[in-house]
Amino acid sequence: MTELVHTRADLARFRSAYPGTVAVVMTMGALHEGHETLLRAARERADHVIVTIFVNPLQFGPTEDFDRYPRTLETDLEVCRRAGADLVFAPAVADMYPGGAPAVRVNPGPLGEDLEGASRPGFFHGVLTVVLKLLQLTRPDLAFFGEKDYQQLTLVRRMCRDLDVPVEVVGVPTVRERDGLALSSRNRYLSTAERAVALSLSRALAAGVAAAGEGHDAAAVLTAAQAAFGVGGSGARLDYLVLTDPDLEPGPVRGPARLLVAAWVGETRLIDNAPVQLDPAG
Ligand SMILES: Nc1ncnc2c1ncn2[C@@H]1O[C@H](COP(=O)(O)OP(=O)(O)OP(=O)(O)O)[C@@H](O)[C@H]1O
Ligand SMILES: CC(C)(CO)[C@@H](O)C(=O)[O-]
Ligand code: BAL
Repeated sequence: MTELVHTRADLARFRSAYPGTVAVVMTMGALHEGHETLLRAARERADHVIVTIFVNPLQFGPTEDFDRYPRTLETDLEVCRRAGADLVFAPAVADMYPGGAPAVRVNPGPLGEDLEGASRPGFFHGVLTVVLKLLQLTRPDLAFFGEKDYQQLTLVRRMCRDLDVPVEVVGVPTVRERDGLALSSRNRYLSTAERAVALSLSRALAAGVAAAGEGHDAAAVLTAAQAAFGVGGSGARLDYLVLTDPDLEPGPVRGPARLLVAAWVGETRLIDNAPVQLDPAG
């Protein structure tokens, strides 16, 4: 049985009645198979699963898609039921931020200004602030996040470590369509033609991974990924395509690495990433 609550008081009532372990899966709704995979992974590890559905105004820039972000609570509940979630917490903005936009926010540090943070100023302040609030409200043993939002996952792990938040953060590999496109709620914005163009991102990652598998060094891996993206000619507008340390630390890259890409397809901004194994001696 999946219960739906909207207020923090009702959430607290259900939460305090749960014996055993609790996992949380935080989402902005418009649930797809990527979310469902997170829910099933949580179900396997914990006695109780809480899903949060909240389109967090704090993480949207003034020209971004907060107003038009898809809100599909009824079908989201079906996904949650199918995946065996115990509780869905879908608060209103006024319940999450009763005092209005918070003056005190989590500072994500230098990594929060890079990559996604460079294109979306304030984004990670907003994300980490709501993630910390939702962790306080749900008090989970485990929190599940998708690798699709790799920088977010990295920063959530770092916040929990740096601020001694007592939760195990679990990363879940990216779920893709058969042709490689990473599932994302924002894929709904794409026209048929744009969806074809959006394959530039996963194509670039696959080319980079293949180049690394052939023993090429970091520079050649990046060149292969850029060529496959079709820089300048794919119809997608590249924001960044970078090969970094798996913890997103600055410095030389060798051994295990991460290839990350962000691009605009029409009005829609998409991100993707993949693990890459480089020669440790390279
Ligand atoms: N394809 C996917 N595979 C695995 N996890 C995913 C996938 N898509 C989203 N998630 C994870 O689900 C959680 C909630 O994400 P969110 O609700 O923002 O969905 P989204 O598809 O990433 O949306 P958007 O398109 O707005 O970025 C995050 O931890 C996110 O990384
Ligand atoms: C973690 C999150 C639910 C915070 O609003 C959001 O950034 C998301 O859906 O990835
Ligand atoms: N999927 C991460 C949340 C965001 O893009 O706003």
